[in-house]
Amino acid sequence: MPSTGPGPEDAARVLRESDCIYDAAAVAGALDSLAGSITQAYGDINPLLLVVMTGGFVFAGQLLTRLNFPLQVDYLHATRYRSGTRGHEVEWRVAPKISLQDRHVLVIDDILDEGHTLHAVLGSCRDAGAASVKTAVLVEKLHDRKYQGIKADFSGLDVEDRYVFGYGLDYHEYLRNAPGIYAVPDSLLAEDA
Ligand SMILES: O=P(O)(O)OC[C@H]1O[C@H](OP(=O)(O)OP(=O)(O)O)[C@H](O)[C@@H]1O
Ligand SMILES: Nc1nc2[nH]cnc2c(=O)[nH]1
Repeated sequence: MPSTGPGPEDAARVLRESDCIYDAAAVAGALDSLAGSITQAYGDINPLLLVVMTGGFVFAGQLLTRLNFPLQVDYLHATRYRSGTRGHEVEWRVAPKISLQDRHVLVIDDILDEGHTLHAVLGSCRDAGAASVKTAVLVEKLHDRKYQGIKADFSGLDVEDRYVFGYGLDYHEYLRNAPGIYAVPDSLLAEDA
């Protein structure tokens, strides 16, 4: 029988043993600040916000209620980590339904790590005829492995080079609902290998 990976007890242990890097108040402060910058840039140009599922949905939901101007929202599903903690090639699952032609597109994702996912999404938005494409991420991971030096246009919180979860970010599909950004100890990640 194929392995089903970590279960709910493992997720509960990971939550107990992980370090809370940003609590809910810190994340709310970052969301307020991001919303201000995004409003300045997009308040008058009727943007299309494209949420990268699955991880982007909590960030998008909490950001959207802070944006008080006309905008449309669609989503796409691309995954590189599947259900695990190690990256593979980007796999496309669902494309946006609203036309991107001549639209100002803001791609919303939970994290910029090595950047392969956002790079692939940006390329496909440009190919689809977007007038402009920018990116907003809740979390940016600090290291020197960024694909082609990619940077986010709007970024909320920096994290060190550790596997993180919470606010949409998963640990084996669990813990997306954790109300903070948490880093998994390397000793627990080693058990994933
Ligand atoms: O910068 P990268 O190294 O490409 O990693 C970032 C991507 O990884 C995560 O997605 P994942 O593939 O885990 O799918 P998920 O959103 O369903 O969790 C996250 O949501 C980003 O989209
Ligand atoms: N949950 C989660 N997904 C990621 N995708 C790329 N990096 C990460 C990370 O640190 N945590």
